[in-house]
Amino acid sequence: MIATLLLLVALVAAVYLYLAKKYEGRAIFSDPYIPGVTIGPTTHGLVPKFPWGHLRNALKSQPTRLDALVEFQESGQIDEVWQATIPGINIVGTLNVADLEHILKDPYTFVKGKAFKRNFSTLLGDGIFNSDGDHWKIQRKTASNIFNVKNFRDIYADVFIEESHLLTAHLLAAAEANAIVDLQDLLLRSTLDSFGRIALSTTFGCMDMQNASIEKGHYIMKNVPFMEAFDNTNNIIARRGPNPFWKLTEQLDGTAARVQKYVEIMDGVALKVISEKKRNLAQGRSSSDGLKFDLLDLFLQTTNDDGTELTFKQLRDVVLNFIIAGRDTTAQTLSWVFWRLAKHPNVEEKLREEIQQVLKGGEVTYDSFKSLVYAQAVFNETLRLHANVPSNRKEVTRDDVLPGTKTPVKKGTTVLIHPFVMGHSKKIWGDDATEFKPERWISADGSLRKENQFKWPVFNAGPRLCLGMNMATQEAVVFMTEIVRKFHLELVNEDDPKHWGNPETKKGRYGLALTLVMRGGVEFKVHPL
Ligand code: HEM
Repeated sequence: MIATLLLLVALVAAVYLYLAKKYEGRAIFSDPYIPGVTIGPTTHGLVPKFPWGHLRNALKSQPTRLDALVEFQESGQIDEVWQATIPGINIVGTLNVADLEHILKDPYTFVKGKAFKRNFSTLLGDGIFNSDGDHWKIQRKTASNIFNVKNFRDIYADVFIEESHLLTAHLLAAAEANAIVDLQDLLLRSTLDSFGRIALSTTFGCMDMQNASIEKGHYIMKNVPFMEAFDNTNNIIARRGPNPFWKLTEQLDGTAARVQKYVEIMDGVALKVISEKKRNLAQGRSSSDGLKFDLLDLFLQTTNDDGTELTFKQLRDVVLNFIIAGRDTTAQTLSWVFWRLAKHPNVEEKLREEIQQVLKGGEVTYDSFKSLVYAQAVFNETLRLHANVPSNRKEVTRDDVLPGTKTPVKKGTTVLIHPFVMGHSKKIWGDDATEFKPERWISADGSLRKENQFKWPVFNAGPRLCLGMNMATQEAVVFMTEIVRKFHLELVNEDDPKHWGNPETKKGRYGLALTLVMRGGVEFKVHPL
């Protein structure tokens, strides 16, 4: 037994030495630390010398990770650029605008990479969020065809208005029952239904009025198994980032079996949507809501390089990637908007005045949307402080230098970018960086100020800029308008520990997910106006 163990150790050491020689200079085999670049985030300023590097810190700080990074930056514990290691991964994090521009403009040197793909493949498969190179390019090109002015003007605006009316009907029902409502839950359902109609010509029926009931003073919606499976998987995946041993730990604690069950539920729904679409097409029926081609139609017409049709797995990946893009981001950002409005009554009042002045009781149209400047400013400012993709990682494919901070990065290094931390940076946004001030988005002539995308990378930037940026803004403004003109929402139960990563320090209002979900939702009492 001992002899076998020794033999195994010797074998592993020999393979390590062979690989270290062969791939000398690769980030994983060279001294992980770059001279002159701050090491952090650390506990008590100690440089982690153990083989597990920052692993313990990274795992421990997960529930309040973003607040911690903001504080580290404020207190000078980390600089604009900093480095860290966890076993097998050398990390360089940068908050520098010029570095970010360099990284995001070159999606061939700074790719999603193998680790990202491995961690996220359960949910994203080979979809657009999880792809590099030609595979990414073809998906982007195909999908971009639905984001055109005609669709925005003729179809999307109406879908968003109808869905926002359904949402406000639920709010009214909650108000009449004097019940507390979790707005984030309603919004996640609503954006799923809207996106289903727009992109897949299907309805998930999440917002049907008969799904609602009152339980112990709360307005509760019936569980939708797809949503539950999707959200739980998302939460599990988000924990994988700093844990290189997640495959093993998920097997040991039973998570892997749960994930398997969730994947079956999601695949079942994707199969239903895809089969329904194929049946409709075979019978010559076009997409609903007057769309010539929805997203799924476009991918059904696309072929692989060898001329074969996309497989079920490929189409399933399209469906799930776009649901995460189209549902979570917008619903969660809108939840943060209403959390902010409840804390800043003067902003809420100003917004209500603009809505009244511009729309005079009418609906938001494609054209009037542009005149709702303050509403867009509120949305942008919310994203600045609550970047919905708070952090992102890239793998470096060749030795390079980040030009803003002159930091050398070796092939194989993981580069981290942090739109959330950048949004809180005084160096980037001035002394009032942490204050919620939509006015900073309004120019002297009253128009909406355009911001440098690399300074405000909440929609990413460069060739992989978010495809749904305009759609999200339009949808959000419609929902904000409908809710704000009809209701005042009073924030309640904020002291409940379920809302905080650390209830004692009131840090970590966000949960663990790929996007900035509000931990435990966001609860309101609804007051009709
Ligand atoms: C507040 C709302 C939204 C925010 C903050 C947001 C943000 C982002 C960010 C940061 C990325 C880059 C992600 C990465 O590379 O890992 C991204 C990519 C993307 N977004 Fe959005 N997004 C929003 C809404 C939407 C909507 C409504 C859609 C509609 C389908 C959408 C579609 C996409 C797509 C397709 C990509 C991939 C682009 C590519 O890799 O080429 N997004 N988004």
